[in-house]
Amino acid sequence: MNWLENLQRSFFDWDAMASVLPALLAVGLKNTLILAAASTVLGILLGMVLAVMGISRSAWLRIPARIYTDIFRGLPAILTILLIGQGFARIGRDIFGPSPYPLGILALSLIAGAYIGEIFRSGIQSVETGQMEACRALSMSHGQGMRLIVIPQGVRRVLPALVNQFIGNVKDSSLVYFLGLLASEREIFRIGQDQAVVTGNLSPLLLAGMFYLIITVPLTHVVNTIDNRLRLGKQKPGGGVSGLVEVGELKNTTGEASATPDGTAAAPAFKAGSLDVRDLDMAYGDLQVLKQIRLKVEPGTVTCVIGPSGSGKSTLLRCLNRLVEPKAGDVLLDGESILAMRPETLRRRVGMVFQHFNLFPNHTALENVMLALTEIKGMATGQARRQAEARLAEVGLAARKDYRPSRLSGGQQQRVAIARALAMDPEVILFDEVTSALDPELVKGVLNLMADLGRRGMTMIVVTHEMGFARKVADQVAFMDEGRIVEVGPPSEIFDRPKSPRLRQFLAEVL
Ligand SMILES: Nc1ncnc2c1ncn2[C@@H]1O[C@H](COP(=O)(O)OP(=O)(O)OP(=O)(O)O)[C@@H](O)[C@H]1O
Repeated sequence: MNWLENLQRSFFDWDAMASVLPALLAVGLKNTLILAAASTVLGILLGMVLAVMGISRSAWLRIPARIYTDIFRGLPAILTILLIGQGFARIGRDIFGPSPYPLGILALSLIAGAYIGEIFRSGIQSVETGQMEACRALSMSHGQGMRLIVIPQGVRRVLPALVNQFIGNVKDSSLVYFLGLLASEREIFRIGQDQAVVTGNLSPLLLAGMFYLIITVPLTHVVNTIDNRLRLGKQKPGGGVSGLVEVGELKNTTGEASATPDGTAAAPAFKAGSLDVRDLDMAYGDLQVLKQIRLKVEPGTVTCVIGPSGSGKSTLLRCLNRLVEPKAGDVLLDGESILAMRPETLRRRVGMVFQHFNLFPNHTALENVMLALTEIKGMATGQARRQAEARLAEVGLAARKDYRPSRLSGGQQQRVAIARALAMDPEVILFDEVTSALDPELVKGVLNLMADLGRRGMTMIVVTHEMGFARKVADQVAFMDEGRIVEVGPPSEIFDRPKSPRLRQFLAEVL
């Protein structure tokens, strides 16, 4: 039993623990938290700068960020702390006084910055490209899209990694004791170790270890909870995404004119612009994707663009709001060349709805619709809210306004995306295969809503594989093949009397 007593004396000497407890609480805990928190905050600031430099298009910013990160991530923490704490001791004394404590914080921050920079960079780069595309389609500049949507999303995604970094800093703070701290500056480890020497056993160190665990273990659980809340947003009791709810809500979208939430006013009329596409060419590198496209779209009409995969339908739409730049030709919006406008101005007038919705996941349905109103149109929050609520009511989603996209069905998400585009009061809306990503039972609801918009006089260009919709709703149908518009005309001609063999073959395949 001798070894058992030995172990007990080494690790569980209660008197030794009791004697070190006050110092651990009053001095060690405070200093460890100061060291870890200060180095995390400074590391976050430095990491933000490094991340922005790291994703910059300029090599002059990217390369220094890379070199910094490689050095400070590659060196052992203790080496950096000693090099900075002792190497700069003289300068440190001049600036901070005799204590090496501030230099310890600086060294920890420089190390943390290198890791946090990489965490932010990968977080920002993990945000889907569709998010920035949606920002641009809502007329935001690149900077606004980064600031309002991409960076916050990236940062939220890396929250657990940042907490891990804080936990790392809590542990690494023990290394600054190598700089010879004053008694009042000792952190948890140093106090435990000093007392272990005095008592001749490891119990004070074991207690110090428990202090570290008390700080670090709950943090991981807290961050998981926060992360779940942020991801799911506010949840109303019984708020499912069932097909029944979907069908019930659709009643609101089938009427000729919808009402605002209080049911007092009819939905506003659309501005209904015209488009005139003139000899448009577009190429991705050497790949000529659009060839001499000509198309006239009258105000308040629905144009459906059909054609085989890869024929250039999406690219044509993206040229119309300059998400991609045409190589030659022009497009007139109400007689004005879109190439002569600022892209942001054009995109206020020409809205777009995407196949994959591209809703902003960490905003509610209402916020998704409001965002561009407040940020781009500069509308006061109250007015933007009322307008956004009216638009959500128009698409049958008034009751879902506080839901985040993850709590909505695909069909509901797509209707929020349509409300978001409508809220900008566009003259034209481009729909890019907006039902292709939906479950079959949800397609009808979205198509009904689009048909409703068409009836109410919105100018719409709809890339679609839904031939029934094109036949029923379109004023004209354009058939594209290999980058050209092969045939254009009213649905009855295109579907019942196709002229070109290529269109006949296409229809035989899809109908
Ligand atoms: N970003 C890009 N870079 C290079 N090539 C591209 C890019 N986007 C599209 N393409 C190419 O341009 C051509 C037209 O693509 P586009 O997406 O416009 O066709 P689509 O008719 O909309 O096809 P689908 O019905 O499959 O969506 C295709 O050959 C495609 O591979």
